[in-house]
Amino acid sequence: MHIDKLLDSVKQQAQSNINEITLSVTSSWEQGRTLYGGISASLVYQAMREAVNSEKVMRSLSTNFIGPIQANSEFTISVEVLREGKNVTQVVGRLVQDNKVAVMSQASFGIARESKVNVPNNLQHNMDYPQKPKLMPHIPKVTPKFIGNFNLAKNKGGWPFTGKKESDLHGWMRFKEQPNDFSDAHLIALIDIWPPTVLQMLRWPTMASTMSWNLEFIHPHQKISGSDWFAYQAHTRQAADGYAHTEANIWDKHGSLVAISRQVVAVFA
Ligand SMILES: CCCCCCCCCCCCCCCC(=O)SCCNC(=O)CCNC(=O)[C@H](O)C(C)(C)COP(=O)(O)OP(=O)(O)OC[C@H]1O[C@@H](n2cnc3c(N)ncnc32)[C@H](O)[C@@H]1OP(=O)(O)O
Repeated sequence: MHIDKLLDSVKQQAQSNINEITLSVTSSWEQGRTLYGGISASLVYQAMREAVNSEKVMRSLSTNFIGPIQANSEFTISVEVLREGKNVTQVVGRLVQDNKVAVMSQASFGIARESKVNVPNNLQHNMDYPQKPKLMPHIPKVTPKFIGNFNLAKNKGGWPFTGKKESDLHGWMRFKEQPNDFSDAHLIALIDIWPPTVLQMLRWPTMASTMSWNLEFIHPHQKISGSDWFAYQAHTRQAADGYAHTEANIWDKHGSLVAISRQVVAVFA
């Protein structure tokens, strides 16, 4: 099931003034007992996006993954605009399946204003754009299905369960089947695709789930094509007690920083 089909359904239902958007996602997006977090966050975001004037763009998105979402089973997404100011609109989105809240997101959408403050981003990634990418291997019964929707090419760090000592992960990512019109919803779905940084330190397959995700988008975004690669560099700040705290920077193909991401991941090992 291509992401565009899901996003289009959210848009159509929101534009028909349906308050509770109803969807179901096929198992091609499964991650163990739940759905890939990038797809559920992206769908909730899209529903929130439809409730806000398009001049305001998403500047921050905080998502809590509260409980598992079953594939091939209906869920609803509802949105509440908490406050609409001249510049900023604050929105919450909630995904519910079987009367249980599975995802809660809160987003701030802000308009671009004239400003005397201008601090450019000088952080660069120094990775060559992938010409002959070394893609993540597919290992039956180990590689979750959702990864099949993307291409991942690693530059630094290890693949999951390879017993590495390091806990940083760098590389390039893109959609395998390119979206028609690349939007911020696609970028959200893409950024979560890397396995949690600490899984490379383990020797055996184990469960891990993102618990919470704070994402900031740096605007303006340049025109993005659906086949573009994005650079990703993630760093583990700390991990103990079964939780890892990680942060990542994401650049577009022109080397512009487009997002800053921070996650808390529950690791069951
Ligand atoms: C060489 C190349 C190799 C390539 C190889 C590639 C491998 C590549 C790995 C990628 C790994 C991606 C990781 C993506 C990151 C998200 O995208 S995850 C999706 C988004 N997150 C979610 O949906 C989480 C929703 N929230 C929750 O499920 C719960 O709140 C939390 C976060 C798991 C909290 O845990 P809790 O309170 O302990 O929850 P509870 O319901 O009591 O369940 C705990 C049990 O669930 C299990 N569990 C946790 N997550 C899962 C899961 N997804 N599925 C099944 N069981 C799970 C735990 O292991 C634990 O098992 P037991 O100890 O009972 O045996």
